Amino acid sequence: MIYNHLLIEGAEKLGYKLTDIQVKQFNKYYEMLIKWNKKINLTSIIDEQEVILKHFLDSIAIKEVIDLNICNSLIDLGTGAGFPGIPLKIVFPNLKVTLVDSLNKRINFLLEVIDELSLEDIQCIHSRAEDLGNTDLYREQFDLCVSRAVADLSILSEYCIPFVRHGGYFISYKSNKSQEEIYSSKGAMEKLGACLEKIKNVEVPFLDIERTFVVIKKVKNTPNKYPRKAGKPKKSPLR
Ligand SMILES: C[S@@+](CC[C@H](N)C(=O)[O-])C[C@H]1O[C@@H](n2cnc3c(N)ncnc32)[C@H](O)[C@@H]1O
Repeated sequence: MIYNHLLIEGAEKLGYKLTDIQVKQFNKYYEMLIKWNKKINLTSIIDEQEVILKHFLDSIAIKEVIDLNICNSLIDLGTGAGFPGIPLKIVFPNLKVTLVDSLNKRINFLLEVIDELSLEDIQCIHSRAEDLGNTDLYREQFDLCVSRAVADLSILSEYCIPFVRHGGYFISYKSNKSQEEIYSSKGAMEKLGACLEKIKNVEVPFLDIERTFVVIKKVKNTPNKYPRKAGKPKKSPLR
């Protein structure tokens, strides 16, 4: 990429020292994103500088709110073209990552990215959150669930909180315009066995808009009736 210096300096500002291998992985990922985006709809952001700032650096800015070195397993719900899950896997290679999306075309893209970037200990699942969250294999299994640009927080809480183990976290990537949405979803979080721990605004390097991270802690197991069947959380969000 022509703007590799933005990636390297931006990552440094966030506290990462990228290795040559990691820079190469980001380059390959960008190349594939552009190539596949001509065939399937992955992202509206294709300009190289913008991809670096709005996809890559934004994804890894979560370092400011949680220490991912002490986190073993992560699930990215509604990952789309792999954000934030793939950039996080690149910068934390030891993390066990699960990417979930309900669109199979995007899953096929991600499988090829994983192969081309030689990423290990990462899996992709084609499923809706509401279905996967009710399976013993995935329910209450993860240290951390992350999600960006998928749904309103009360709906998203029902998608994401069931995956988190007792004591783990769900961290939602929101914007600084989300205050009302965050506070009106506190009831949903409580019903699902979680509580709002903190809201933190983080400066994404070279961008003038801040990312707002909503940190939600799982304090007890989610009642068996959640998540409700596919489509229901969106149709009638918990309050
Ligand atoms: C706007 S895209 C965001 C993708 C990515 N997280 C990002 O920030 O670029 C939302 C993605 O969530 C997926 N999605 C929406 N509802 C879902 C659900 N109930 N279960 C799983 N995936 C879902 C969609 O298929 C889509 O790929």
